Amino acid sequence: MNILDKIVLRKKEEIAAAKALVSIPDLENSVHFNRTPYVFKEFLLADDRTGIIAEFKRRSPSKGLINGIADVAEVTQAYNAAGASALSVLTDVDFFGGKTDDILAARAANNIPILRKDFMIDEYQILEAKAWGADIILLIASILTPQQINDFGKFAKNLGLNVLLEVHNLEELERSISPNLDAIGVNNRNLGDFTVDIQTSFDLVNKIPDEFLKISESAISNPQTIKDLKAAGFNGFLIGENFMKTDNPGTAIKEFVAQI
Ligand SMILES: O=P(O)(O)OC[C@@H](O)[C@@H](O)c1c[nH]c2ccccc12
Repeated sequence: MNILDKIVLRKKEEIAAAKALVSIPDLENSVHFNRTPYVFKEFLLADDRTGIIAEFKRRSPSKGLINGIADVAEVTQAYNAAGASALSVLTDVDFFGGKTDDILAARAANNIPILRKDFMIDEYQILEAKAWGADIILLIASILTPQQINDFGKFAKNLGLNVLLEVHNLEELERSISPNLDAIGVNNRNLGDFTVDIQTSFDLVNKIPDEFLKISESAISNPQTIKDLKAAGFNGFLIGENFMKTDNPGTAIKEFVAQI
């Protein structure tokens, strides 16, 4: 079994446990549930923002522990101040060290869009995202059928959420396109074996229909890469480890942004 299969298997247990603890009406009655989410596109294309989607990630299956001490409110606020267009917050517990409260803490500290970064396989998780104050959900093509992508996309759009579809190759892209998406992200990391190659983004960018925002995800550590990706047609750049692995992710993003 590859790591992605393990994550999805464990995710099913995590969701069952969450459902037993918090009912759907409870989610619907939470403070953030009726707030109108920020529009991802407005922040991604804003002149005074960088297009960077800055991620808060404590650990990952590929790298192990990345940062065990960073504070989510402090770091996301610094990301925002440095000009991030959006924040990405990992909520997977077992493989990425996330906590439910991380989105709540990031929400309380920031007024820019927040992506709930997780392995979404159930509508319940989309309701959680809304209840916690997230604005964007991620749908990963490699773990979902085209029907699920269409249905989850529609469900999220009906809640006013923005939808980011993640693909890793042309076949996933072609089979997964749906009108219920706002943005398409090319993951430079293969989630099956963790190999990374930025070239994946350059190979796929022109295959993404222009009605979608185009995001390059993972393994970005060089400001020059942002310039190259922009020139190739990307609107957004998802960066986690490059900032999180430092003692001060807020300083790291500031220095990075000064060079793009
Ligand atoms: O830390 P990086 O290499 O900058 O990557 C960030 C982000 O793209 C990565 O965390 C990611 C992309 N897609 C995912 C899906 C699930 C979990 C994590 C991810």
